[in-house]
Amino acid sequence: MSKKLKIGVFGYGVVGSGLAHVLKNSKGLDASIVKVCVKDPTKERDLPPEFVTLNPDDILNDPEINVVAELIDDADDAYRIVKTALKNGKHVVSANKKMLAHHIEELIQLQWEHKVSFLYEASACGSIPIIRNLEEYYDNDLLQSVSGILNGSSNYILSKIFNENLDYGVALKQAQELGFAESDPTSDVEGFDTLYKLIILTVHGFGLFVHPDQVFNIGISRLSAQDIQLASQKGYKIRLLGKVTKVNGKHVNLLIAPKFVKPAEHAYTVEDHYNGVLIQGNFYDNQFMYGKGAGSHPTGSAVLSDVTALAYNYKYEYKKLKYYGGLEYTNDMPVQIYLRYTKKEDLDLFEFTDISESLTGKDFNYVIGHINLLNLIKIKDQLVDKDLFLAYLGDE
Ligand SMILES: NC(=O)C1=CN([C@@H]2O[C@H](COP(=O)(O)OP(=O)(O)OC[C@H]3O[C@@H](n4cnc5c(N)ncnc54)[C@H](OP(=O)(O)O)[C@@H]3O)[C@@H](O)[C@H]2O)C=CC1
Ligand SMILES: N[C@@H](CC=O)C(=O)O
Repeated sequence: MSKKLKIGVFGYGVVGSGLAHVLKNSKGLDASIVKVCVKDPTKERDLPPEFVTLNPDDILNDPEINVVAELIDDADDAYRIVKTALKNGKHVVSANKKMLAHHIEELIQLQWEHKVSFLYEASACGSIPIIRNLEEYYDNDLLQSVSGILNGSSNYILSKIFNENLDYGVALKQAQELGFAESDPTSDVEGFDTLYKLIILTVHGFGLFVHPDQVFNIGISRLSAQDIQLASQKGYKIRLLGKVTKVNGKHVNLLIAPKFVKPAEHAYTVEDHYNGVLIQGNFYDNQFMYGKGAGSHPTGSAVLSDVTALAYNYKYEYKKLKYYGGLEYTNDMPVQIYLRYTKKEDLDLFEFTDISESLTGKDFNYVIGHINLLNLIKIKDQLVDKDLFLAYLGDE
């Protein structure tokens, strides 16, 4: 161990307290939490009062603190905290995928300028070490796609609906109570959380910064009993997936949507709040990483892994950015979708290039066919309030 780490923690909720607990059980590491900054002065905490502050400067301006663990649930505040910490020469670990997805390019630059380390393994897939693996092992251009279940809450909800016939609202409430969901769970169920994580994985896997607005994402909140019944009749489960794919060696595409998943697919086996990431590449084919994707201790352990890495002066090298760049973003991709709709005028928004199956019934209408993602991106904002459900089909 080369360094004594004095940690200032921002946030003492699910993840912040998880870090404190796993750190207590990591005897070999010369690291201690010396200050915790929170927001609400009235909350009771299992911390000595002298450790707690409401003033960010007590951490950001303390020369004794050399590591900032940013573990708060507010992306704008997190951005300001991380920026200041890096500028003040402190190493930073963060779990904040929303903040990263919007500011990662600038923050990478800042860490280089200030010669500090900025690590964020906990921001993608909880306890699964996917970022470190993309950095260290998938460090050449054989990688073709990274896909899978990246959000624990939505997977928990879908598992409970499919396996236990639980009501959507009840399952969502449980995911919140168990500490899996974001403070605003819209991010989980509408696919934004998956989108943010996929953007981070795209930086490390393909060396490309993608803005969230460029990507089509749709979630599971409008799943109906009819969708579940149809999927089950066909032998599928429905899972919320994110996928980044290299296209024709020149482009990269991101898609976040529910998928009809076949029993032979890796995602079919992933239940509850677990995540599963499928890595596909030339010559090595398929590799699958699986583990707890949310929750206090799984996420706290990912943060601890970053803290431990700091003790060894570890930094992400961003090899894909430096040596394998040049890829561009595209949405020009055909995709096969299932669309359940209520009004014909809603169906008319979708420019299907072919239709292989359709039903127009008294209270159940659907179409299965191909569409270009460019069309979905164009109509994305119009879909928000519509009574429809969309899932994609095809290879994993
Ligand atoms: N929950 C999970 O499983 C995972 C969460 N994450 C990410 O980790 C981060 C934290 O999530 P989580 O622990 O679940 O959230 P919680 O809501 O459980 O906790 C948030 C904490 O942040 C504090 N906080 C909010 N704003 C500020 C601020 N401006 N200054 C200081 N403290 C502040 C809150 O203070 P107070 O206690 O006073 O209210 C609270 O302690 C989020 O970015 C989330 O996306 C990542 C992976 C998994
Ligand atoms: N809300 C997130 C928490 C972890 O990133 C999830 O459910 O996956």
